[in-house]
Amino acid sequence: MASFNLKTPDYHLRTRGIAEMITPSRWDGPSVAASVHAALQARRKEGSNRTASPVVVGMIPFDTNAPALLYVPEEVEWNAEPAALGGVEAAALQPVPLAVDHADSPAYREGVARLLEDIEQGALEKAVLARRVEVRFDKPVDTDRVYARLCARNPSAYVFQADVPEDAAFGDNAGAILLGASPELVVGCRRGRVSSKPLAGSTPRLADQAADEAARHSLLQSAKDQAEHALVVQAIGEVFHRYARDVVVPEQPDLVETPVIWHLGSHVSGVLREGVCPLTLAYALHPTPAVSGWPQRPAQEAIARLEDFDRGFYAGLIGWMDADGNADWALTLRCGFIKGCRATAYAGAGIVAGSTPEKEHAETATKLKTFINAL
Ligand SMILES: C=C(O[C@@H]1C=C(C(=O)O)C=C[C@H]1O)C(=O)O
Repeated sequence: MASFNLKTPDYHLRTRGIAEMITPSRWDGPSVAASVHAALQARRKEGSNRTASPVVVGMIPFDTNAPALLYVPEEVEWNAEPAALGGVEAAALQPVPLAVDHADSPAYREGVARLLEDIEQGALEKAVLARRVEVRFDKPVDTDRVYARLCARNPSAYVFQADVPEDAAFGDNAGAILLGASPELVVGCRRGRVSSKPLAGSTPRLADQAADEAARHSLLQSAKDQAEHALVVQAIGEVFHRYARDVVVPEQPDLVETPVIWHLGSHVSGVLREGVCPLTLAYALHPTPAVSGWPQRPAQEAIARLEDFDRGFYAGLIGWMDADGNADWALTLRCGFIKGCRATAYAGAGIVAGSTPEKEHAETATKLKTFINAL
């Protein structure tokens, strides 16, 4: 039975089973929003004696033209105060890693160098280049335990565990379980109030407290990171203005911390215009330049040219929407797919003028830790 779990600082959503798949005639924002809306309204009519609003959960891939996995689940459980998940640190019978492939990636450094040439020549301003690392174990990975560890270690994140059905439409992700702890919300909506918290511009955290403080300070002062961040916020602000009113775009970013990395983050907010569905806004924003680049088209072409894999649901969206138009859609970052004895982790970094292959490789290694250390 397909399961979907999402734990945030405010709630824990767990669903089981698939009552109805969302199958729009086209994979674009308006068609998806219309199909989701129709399914939710039909469920609402059917279940008028229930108090909770019907919900659609799922994942939208990096490439929005590819099929999303969206469905009305059979069973839904909301917990306002997420209970602690047991058995996190028990060591017995843990699978043992046999091999780690591509932990160091000369091809990634090479890709960054090529992108820097394109940027220098003015072909684009930014592209987010990702890489993947594979870990093979001697026995199947206990994914519930990985989820419990991700939850315990990332209390401020959007932590997820979701089954991808065995269906050719989902490519390499078919039959896998997606797990991760994302720091980044693309669309949150409560009673029409929408917000987004894009992150861009990052530096690894350091074990020594004074050094970590210095790293945090220099991220705030870094012209390169501020420019990379500003470009993302500007693009998101423009989309917000099209779909929302009373839009607030901060002039300066805040610092966002995860256990392994510092990010620059900005809280963009507004009120959805009459009749606009949060999923329409999500499709209009996604993929933001935080995971693709800028301008959008040359950035996506560079990603397709330089990455030797299909992102699938990595750098996509994961979340839910209910019949009242409330929703949360977070980026599927700091994540990986588990299939039996094999785990594949993904991480990317924004390449802009001033980036270096060595530093960006190190940044992806830091980001990979969130998932890999939970295995
Ligand atoms: C692409 C990833 O992260 C994105 C890239 C960031 C950056 O380059 O500074 C920061 C946060 C994310 O928007 C990832 O974690 O895989």
